[in-house]
Amino acid sequence: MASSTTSCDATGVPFTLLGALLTAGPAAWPACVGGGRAFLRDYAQRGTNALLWAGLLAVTWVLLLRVVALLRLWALGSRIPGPHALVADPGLAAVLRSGGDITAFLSKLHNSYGPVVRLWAGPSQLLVSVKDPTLVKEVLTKAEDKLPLTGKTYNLACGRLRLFVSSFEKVKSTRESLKIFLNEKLTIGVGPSSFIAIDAIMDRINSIMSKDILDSRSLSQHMAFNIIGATLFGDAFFNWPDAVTYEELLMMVAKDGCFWASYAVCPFWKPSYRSYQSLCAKLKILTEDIIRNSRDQNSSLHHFDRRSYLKSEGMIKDPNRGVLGETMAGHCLHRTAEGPISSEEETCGNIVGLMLHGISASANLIGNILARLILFPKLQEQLHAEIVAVCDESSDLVVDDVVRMQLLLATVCESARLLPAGPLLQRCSLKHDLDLGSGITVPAGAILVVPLHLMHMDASVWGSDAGQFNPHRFLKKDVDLGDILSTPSGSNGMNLFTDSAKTESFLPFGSGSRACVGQKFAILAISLLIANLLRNYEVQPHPSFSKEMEPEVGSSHFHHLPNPKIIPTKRI
Ligand code: HEM
Repeated sequence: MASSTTSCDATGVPFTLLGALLTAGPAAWPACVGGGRAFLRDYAQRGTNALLWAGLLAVTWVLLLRVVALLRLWALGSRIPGPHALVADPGLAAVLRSGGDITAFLSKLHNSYGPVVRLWAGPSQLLVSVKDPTLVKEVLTKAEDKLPLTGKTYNLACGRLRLFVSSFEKVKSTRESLKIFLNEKLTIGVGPSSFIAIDAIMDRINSIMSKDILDSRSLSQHMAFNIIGATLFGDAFFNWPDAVTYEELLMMVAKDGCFWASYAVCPFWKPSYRSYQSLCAKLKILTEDIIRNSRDQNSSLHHFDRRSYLKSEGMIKDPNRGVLGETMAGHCLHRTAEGPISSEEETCGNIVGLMLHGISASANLIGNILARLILFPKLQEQLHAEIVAVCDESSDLVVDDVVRMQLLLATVCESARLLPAGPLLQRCSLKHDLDLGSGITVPAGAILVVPLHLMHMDASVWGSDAGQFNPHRFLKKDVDLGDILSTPSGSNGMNLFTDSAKTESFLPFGSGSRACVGQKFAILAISLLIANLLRNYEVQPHPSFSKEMEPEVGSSHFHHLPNPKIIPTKRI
């Protein structure tokens, strides 16, 4: 402990602040030349030195930790089979740069190195591709985080949000709220299930079906936009004058950001980055506007913000409770500021994220289904017959009807199997190493990918016709399509098959802890919409249509079918 004698230097100024305080100040230091001023100068000097040393030690410590982590990454990574690469794999870099076919690239590597392959995406970026169904299940269950880059890209377009971000801890409660919200939208589990907005959506679609020729991509995008918009914003969405501009903006942002497929955003110094940012800013303004409109009409968003959160936390038990109850409960909770109720900014970010992801993924699936319908006119007729058989002529279609339309559900599932929304599922374990059952340890921070196309086309699982479109494979005895509806809201995957290899290899919506929250909703709402469409229209190909329609790989590693022109004919 410093005392007034031991804590003085040659000039008699106490060395430490404690020393100074323990004495009665300058008056008590007869030997101290200059008194308080000299003390303060000396004290500041010593304090600065101490701070600099502490800073240096902290930086060295952080750098040391990084070096140790890097050495660990290299040591553990090099034990996983894969091609030799000094700094980064040139093959992978070329595919990423050119937006080439990453599935074909990974397929070659899996053929050479087995079901788990390691690649160096950069000196500190290890990419591990896993293809074996059992290992994939393990990866998707154990690796709960998404890549930090994914979160950053969503942040850029959406601002602050609590969905799609890297850390599982941060998204957990919002995922649960969203599941409940989406189930309520289809009123699943409450009397006869129905998608309340379907009539209004059909009115909008009818208006574009009256054209002579339609572009299949814009039709599917429009259908997806209306499903997700009606779901999130309720009635306000249909009276909103800016809906057309909003749809255009969303599609531009989704395209520029290369969402879902490559998560690549161009560097900030490029003009295209600035135009991307200005599009995002306009998108935000419009989103805030529709959120305000929706709240004013006391519709959907209010429920997503408050009621679903409360239910997910077990605070509202009765799904039929009135609006007043919800509002009061929400109000009380808001006042006590408990729980992660979204801020305005976060709500807006979540909504933009959901619109971007929900529309791109749903439009992709609807587009694939439409393309199959015009490729296989016989299937279209069978589907129409099924729709007519299930519901009587006068009544509206409800979700319960769709569940009885097994061929329709099988067509939706088979379309999703052949062309999933993106080429890869991406995961990461930020904090812990992953020990896979096969004795392989994937170090924390490595990028884990599951090549969806390879899994969905694996002949050893799906048979020799794995590459063919055959909805009947979903109508066999070992498949229970009813599981789509019965999947409990907390569940993270669908168990359609009794054969576990097929269950683990059918991943259009992912699986495990970060599986798509909208999977049940998307399948049922899209099926309902297609059923309504086929009930009223026959869709035929334009004469320019070629039957040799092979999937193409887009600029962002997307596999999609070419965009056929459609001629809709109203059924009598
Ligand atoms: C056909 C339509 C859709 C497809 C094919 C699809 C596919 C996917 C896939 C593959 C994932 C990643 C899963 C994983 O990593 O395991 C995902 C995540 C997600 N999806 Fe979808 N999705 C669709 C529609 C929707 C809709 C309509 C919503 C909600 C309105 C939605 C909400 C989400 C959310 C919130 C996540 C992120 C979950 C998380 O990060 O924890 N999706 N989706």
